[in-house]
Amino acid sequence: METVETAGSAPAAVIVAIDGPSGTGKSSTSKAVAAQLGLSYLDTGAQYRAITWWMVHNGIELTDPTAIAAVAGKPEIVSGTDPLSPTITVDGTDVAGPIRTTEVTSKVSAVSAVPEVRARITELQRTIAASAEKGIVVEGRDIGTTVLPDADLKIFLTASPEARAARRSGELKGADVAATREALIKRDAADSSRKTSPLAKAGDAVEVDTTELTLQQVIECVVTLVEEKRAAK
Ligand SMILES: Nc1ncnc2c1ncn2[C@@H]1O[C@H](COP(=O)(O)OP(=O)(O)O)[C@@H](O)[C@H]1O
Ligand SMILES: Nc1ccn([C@@H]2O[C@H](COP(=O)(O)OP(=O)(O)O)[C@@H](O)[C@H]2O)c(=O)n1
Repeated sequence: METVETAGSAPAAVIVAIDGPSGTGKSSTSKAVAAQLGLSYLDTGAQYRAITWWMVHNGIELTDPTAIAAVAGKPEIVSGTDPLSPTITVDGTDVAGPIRTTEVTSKVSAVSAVPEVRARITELQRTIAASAEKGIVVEGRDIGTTVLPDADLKIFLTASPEARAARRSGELKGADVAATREALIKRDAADSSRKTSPLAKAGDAVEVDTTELTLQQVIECVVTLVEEKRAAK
């Protein structure tokens, strides 16, 4: 009887969900893991930031969820999923820089709490994940719980508020650590307490506390977990 040749065949697509609060290392870990394993990469926070940027740019009243909901379907958001050079555009404009301002950061939780915004962005995320041939690492707040509940691997990253604030203020050169810590805690509270798909650990997610780990250690840990899942597929 002939044996089926499997050696050298393409591995099945693998879907990895990485969630957690701000500054736990989601973006850096996800990009590195995806690059190392030849997978696509999606930063869902960038999508919520992009729709928030569009609302600010168009003078939408962000204290009014009805006003936000009414225009949630208008901007066209496109994410490039190469982990070595991820991109994000709104109606064709590159917004990679403008979405990182303190103004957008302070307003994104109000916009991302609106159910019409979440429905629109969630649909987009599922379409992108489904079209990733080799698989994808998707990072955010509700990927394991809501967006991709059937993901092959779910990781929930945590770290102490002190470590997260130190990391973030290191990025925003000259930013005050105490003020950064307060802003992070405020955003986490808003993201965790909203009614529609709040920031939460999925029951079947592997929790990794990164407080005492180097970024390289976290990457190695996640790569090992993905390889185990791939081998079992
Ligand atoms: N384990 C770690 N140890 C030290 N610094 C880290 C670690 N993980 C990430 N960082 C750094 O912390 C900052 C925030 O990381 P990032 O990946 O953007 O977090 P998140 O996407 O969860 O907000 C980046 O400057 C990153 O290089
Ligand atoms: N899956 C996601 C990802 C982000 N978000 C929202 O988008 C904001 C920005 O996410 P981000 O990942 O860019 O934030 P940082 O951790 O990089 O600071 C979060 O504070 C949430 O309000 C969300 O609601 N759901």
